[in-house]
Amino acid sequence: MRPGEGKACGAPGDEERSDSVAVSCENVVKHYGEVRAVDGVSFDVHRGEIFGIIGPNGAGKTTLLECVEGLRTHDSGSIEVLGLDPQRRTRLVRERTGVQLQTSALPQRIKVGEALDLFAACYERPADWRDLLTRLGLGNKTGSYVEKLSGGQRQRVFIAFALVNDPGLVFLDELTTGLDPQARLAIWDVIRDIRDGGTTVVLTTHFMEEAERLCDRVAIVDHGRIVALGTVPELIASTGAESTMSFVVDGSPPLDRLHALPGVSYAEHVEGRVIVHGTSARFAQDVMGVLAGIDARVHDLRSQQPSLEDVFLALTGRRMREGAPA
Ligand SMILES: Nc1ncnc2c1ncn2[C@@H]1O[C@H](COP(=O)(O)OP(=O)(O)OP(=O)(O)O)[C@@H](O)[C@H]1O
Repeated sequence: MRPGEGKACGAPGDEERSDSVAVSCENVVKHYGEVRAVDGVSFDVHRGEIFGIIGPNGAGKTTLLECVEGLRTHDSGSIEVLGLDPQRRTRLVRERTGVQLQTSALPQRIKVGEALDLFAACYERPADWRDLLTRLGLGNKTGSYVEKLSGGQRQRVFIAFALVNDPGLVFLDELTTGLDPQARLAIWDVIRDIRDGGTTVVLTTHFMEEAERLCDRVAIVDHGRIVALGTVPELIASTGAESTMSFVVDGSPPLDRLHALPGVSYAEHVEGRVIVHGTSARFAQDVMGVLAGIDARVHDLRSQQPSLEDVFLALTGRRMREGAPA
């Protein structure tokens, strides 16, 4: 909950844009003393998408998100959230958006239902939180103490808090950090459901796989700046990074036919494996087409696609994860 926040209501003169933009940032700057945490950032989030903000530790993701949420005051530039200025219309923005902070805590001895009652009371038009809990797979946890829940269940409770005002836009900061892979997969399904229900999602994450599998578009942030923005396939294609397919063939490797494919840069036969490198969108399909047309048996087929990690490396010369070799 946001302490001290009263109920908000629409005021005459609210100039909501009914267009397709949920968040608009123009040249946003935020300093902490000498540290330029957000350094002239511009981007739009489209309504109905899952928009990911990714980058290494200290890149400025949380600061940017908190400025957009209206929790921090930016030094310069402009921000619009659902057509509203989050600094001037803070209460209205909070009424219409949901926020899950990177670190959240609740009193130890509070039950899930009690906490949701408390959160719901802060809003003019709260959602039916029992229905919300059922949608999040927590329908039978109303009477459970929050401290007794698993990490994944607790994260879903925090998502419920962020959705209890039935927002058009929800902000999720490092939602799946600390969760095991299975719990993370379950949360991804929840986030897709939220998007499919019409709510725009803006999230930050350290996990490249999370951004790749979940986000409709991604902004890569480094040293307070957006260094790339687009869909994951667009970002990967922009680096020209190659995909690789390799396999073992019992018989003569079809190197000439593979070389003749338009998207193949080269194919080689190394220590019993055929390795094919290429960039086209149809690369895998085309290679499979050649393999389907030969008589020899093909086995141990492997495919390696470039990732967002490769995009970051190509753009900055560094790995996104600290300490990882470049
Ligand atoms: N309250 C603060 N006071 C002073 N400096 C801060 C404060 N919060 C963040 N910073 C600094 O601002 C920069 C951006 O930090 P921020 O937390 O926004 O990055 P981040 O990308 O969210 O990092 P992480 O992924 O580790 O959460 C860092 O250099 C950080 O040390």
